[in-house]
Amino acid sequence: MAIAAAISVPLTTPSRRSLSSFSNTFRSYSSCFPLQTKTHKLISNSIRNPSFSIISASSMSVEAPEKASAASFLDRKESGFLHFVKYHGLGNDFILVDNRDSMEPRITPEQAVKLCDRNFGIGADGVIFAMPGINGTDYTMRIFNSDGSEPEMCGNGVRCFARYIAELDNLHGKQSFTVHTGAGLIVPEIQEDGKVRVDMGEPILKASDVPTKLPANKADSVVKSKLDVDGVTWNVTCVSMGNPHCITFGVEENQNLQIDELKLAEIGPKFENHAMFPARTNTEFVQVFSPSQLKMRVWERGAGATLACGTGACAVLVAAVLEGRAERICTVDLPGGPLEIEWREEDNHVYMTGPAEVVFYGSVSL
Ligand SMILES: N[C@@H](CCC[C@H](N)C(=O)O)C(=O)O
Repeated sequence: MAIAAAISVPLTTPSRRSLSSFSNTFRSYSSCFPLQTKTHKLISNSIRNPSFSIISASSMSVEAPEKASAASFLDRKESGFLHFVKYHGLGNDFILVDNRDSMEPRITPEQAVKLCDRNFGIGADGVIFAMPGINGTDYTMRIFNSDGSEPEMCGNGVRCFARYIAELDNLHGKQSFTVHTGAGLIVPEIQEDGKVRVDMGEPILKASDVPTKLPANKADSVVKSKLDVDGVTWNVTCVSMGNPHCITFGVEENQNLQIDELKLAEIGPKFENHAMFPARTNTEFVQVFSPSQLKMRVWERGAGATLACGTGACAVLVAAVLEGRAERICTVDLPGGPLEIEWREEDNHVYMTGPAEVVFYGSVSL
């Protein structure tokens, strides 16, 4: 696989012809540059690579960043273009947009859907906007899912957000920010090793606040309750990390789910749109390997099957503790890799630690 350092793509439906020239163009461009996870390296390689040339098709073009650097790219402000950086957290990928001069997202939900499309757009699980802080916070983070809906929070996204802010503001080493989100105050901290540790706040367990219509069975919360999905009875626990999650360790008669065998694309939408979840739901299917080692697959509200979900991993640990299956500090393995999660008894906050990486820098004409 190879990636481009700067891509320009118009945000209109491309013709068959321009699409094929784009894919040819992209292939020839791609062959110049092997995948590197650090885009700084990629840009400097492309600057040094003498075989690199400007290639353009009728309605789409891939352009050479001959004089580009990460910093100069981030400074670009031409009107009519959206400059972005694509990041991922364990394969959960996002288009990050510098929106620090306005509280109005630079693009509409409909445009986000087009940009997130993996065939006709850039390809991503969501678009994240870095906005001015409110209520005394340093920044505000908003996000559109790939279906254009707006969730309250995104765990992998906030780690990418922290790394993006550090890059925009040219910050190095250990850094911490306060971020206003739809889930309230979130505090990411970039560590010396580049990973991001996030104070995700307190989990919400009250059934009506998750929200779920399932009746509360443990204080105000829904723990190991029965949920009928197409005639099959699942045991579920409902947790909100600002956004809603339904966590299951198995069906009524078998609590040892073999998650690799699940037909996620078939079962996922049935949970997402179940009548018991008035705001739809994210769903995590979990296998317990030991009290400190969990493995999950996720079907995300508004994004489908993703390689990782940070809020999901936090919700999974909370559910596992509530069901007596795990300790308060766990490694949660996701298809894209592991996250370290702690639900701390002293402050009732959940802490998540994991990576966030640049994929590439790009521009799209609006
Ligand atoms: N992938 C995210 C969650 C993104 C939001 C979710 N799809 C929702 O609608 O709640 C994460 O890492 O937390």
